[in-house]
Amino acid sequence: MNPVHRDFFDGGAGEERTLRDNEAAFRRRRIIPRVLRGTGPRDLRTTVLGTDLSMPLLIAPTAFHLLAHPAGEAGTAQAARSAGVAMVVSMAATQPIEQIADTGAALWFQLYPQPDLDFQARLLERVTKAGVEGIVVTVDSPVLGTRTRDLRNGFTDLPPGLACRNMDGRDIAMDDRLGWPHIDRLRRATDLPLVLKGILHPADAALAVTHGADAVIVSNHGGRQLDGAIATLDALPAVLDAVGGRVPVLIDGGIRTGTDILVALALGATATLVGRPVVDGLARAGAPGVRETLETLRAQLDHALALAGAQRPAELSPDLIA
Ligand SMILES: Cc1cc2nc3c(=O)[nH]c(=O)nc-3n(C[C@H](O)[C@H](O)[C@H](O)COP(=O)(O)O)c2cc1C
Ligand SMILES: O=C(O)C(=O)c1ccccc1
Repeated sequence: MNPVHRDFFDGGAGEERTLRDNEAAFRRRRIIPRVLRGTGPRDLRTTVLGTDLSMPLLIAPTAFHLLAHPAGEAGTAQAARSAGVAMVVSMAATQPIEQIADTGAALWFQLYPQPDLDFQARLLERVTKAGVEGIVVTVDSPVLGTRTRDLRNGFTDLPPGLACRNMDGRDIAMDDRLGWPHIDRLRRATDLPLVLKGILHPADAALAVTHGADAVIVSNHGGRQLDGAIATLDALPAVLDAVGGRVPVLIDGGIRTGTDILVALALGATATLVGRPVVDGLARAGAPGVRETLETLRAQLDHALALAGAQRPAELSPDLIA
């Protein structure tokens, strides 16, 4: 890959403290396994908001897949489909949602809340018609993070021929005036499950539930927004407390192995999302590369469940984690 584009995918905000801390938080945890549980073959299947998953993992929304590989978002979706997981399609996708949906993958669509409500309504209608099963609203981006590597590299624009194909020629707006009334309008505007992505503070998790969110994603945008923000795994317990089981709590950031997934689930997450490892698989080998990433994570999770004495994700509990 062009090293400038590699930096775009790999990089984070500021000094990349949060980027590093997401992974470090998982590496700090240890598993206290149970023995003699007679699990037999494991069953990894999970259902989240009506979407059936072959394992508790979704593909996190990431921008610009055509920069990584000519297969683009449709290649990622093809791998999601064959692995039986869902893909959250970024609003900054470089292929039309209809082309991505043609793969037959289970899709959710990620939306940066747009101040142009007419455009937002048309986009919602378009992605709903294409068959997406959920709307993921990213709430951690009132302004774009300071991407140190992109600034150093002068990466500001997509190369000629590439564009955000679901934006009708518009730029994605980030709007620092948006607040909960915008979420209330979105809630009224769609019958699809509404998920808020980018929740870290327990008070915001509670507000998300009272404003009608069907799930929240504990996320710091992979360390690309507020550098110095808490690692997602460290934020998870307080968010779970605040939500009190009313809606599923998902998590992303720094998940790199099947044991990372096990740790997140044991601490109470319903499912996990994975960003950079999927982009890396796409860049390496297109759809088969993404498939390899997903199947490696599946095999690792299955193995870790066996060794920790759990037949299924729902059997995991916080007492297994130190
Ligand atoms: C290259 C890149 C692009 C991203 N683009 C988006 C995006 O368009 N919308 C969004 O909500 N999150 C975006 N994210 C954040 C991811 O959805 C996710 O929160 C994060 O990557 C998870 O961390 P991980 O990469 O450590 O797995 C992006 C992340 C990366 C690395
Ligand atoms: O969300 C991001 O991290 C990101 O890189 C991005 C890319 C294009 C438009 C908006 C955000």
